[in-house]
Amino acid sequence: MASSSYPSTSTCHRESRQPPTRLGVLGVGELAESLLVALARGCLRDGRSRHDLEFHLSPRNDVRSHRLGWRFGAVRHASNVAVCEASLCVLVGVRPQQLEALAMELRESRALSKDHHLMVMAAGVSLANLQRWFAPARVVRVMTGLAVSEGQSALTLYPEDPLTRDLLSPAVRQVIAFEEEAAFEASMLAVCVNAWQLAQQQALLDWFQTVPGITGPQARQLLMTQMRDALALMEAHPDTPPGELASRIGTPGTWTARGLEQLGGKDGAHHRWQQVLDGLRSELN
Ligand SMILES: O=C(O)[C@@H]1CCC=N1
Repeated sequence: MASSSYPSTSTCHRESRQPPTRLGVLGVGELAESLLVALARGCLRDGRSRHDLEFHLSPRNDVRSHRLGWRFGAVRHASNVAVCEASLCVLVGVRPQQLEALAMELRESRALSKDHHLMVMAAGVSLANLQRWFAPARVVRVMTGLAVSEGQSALTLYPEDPLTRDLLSPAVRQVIAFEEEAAFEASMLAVCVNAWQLAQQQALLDWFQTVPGITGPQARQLLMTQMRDALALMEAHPDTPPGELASRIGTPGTWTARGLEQLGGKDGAHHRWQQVLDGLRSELN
């Protein structure tokens, strides 16, 4: 659905522009909590008071919702229906497998109106299904990374939607909207890559710690330096492919080049990562 078909006079839109902005959350998982933390911080940074933003949370995940209550005055509701009664803009963070059951629960209670605006944070569930399940509410799909709570990460969005941008952009470094759902779906694998890279750092850390004389904290510092350096080089040379930067360091005959040779190629680790991405992407679409 094109964003231009969203009437700008919807109650939800007006609400997002008049304090306090009420944001409901159904399913307060790790990622949803991180986004809320970033949003609260972003709003303060934009000069708004913490009372300009109200979070209305679904009942489960008590540790998280208590923490959000304590930190930001988030309201904890007794039911999902109560969250939808309290807020027209709702972030949906439940697991993809639970979405249909949640929609049924809300439909049976007639909790959703056409003024509700749902931002669903889930991989592998199409917009067409979401719109059908959660009708008559409007639905968009969003995703972000865990580092959003550290002032990093992008918000990815499908389809483009001014209200979602308006509401969530204070939380993130940038908003990236996709015109094609398959592209949005594939972009979520970049968020997965983030976790895989952390797991890879763990494997490297485990190895460096086996070297006599290198302490755990030293190994961690060494690896963090390398990750920062890689990022700095990519940022400083935006038009240079990262593979070329790698070859510039790993000139023939260097130890770096020998490692590049082993990790590249058909049986190397890089190809394996591409195979994993291929496999997951074909399951997502
Ligand atoms: O791993 C997942 O299922 C979700 C999608 C992108 C990040 N987390």
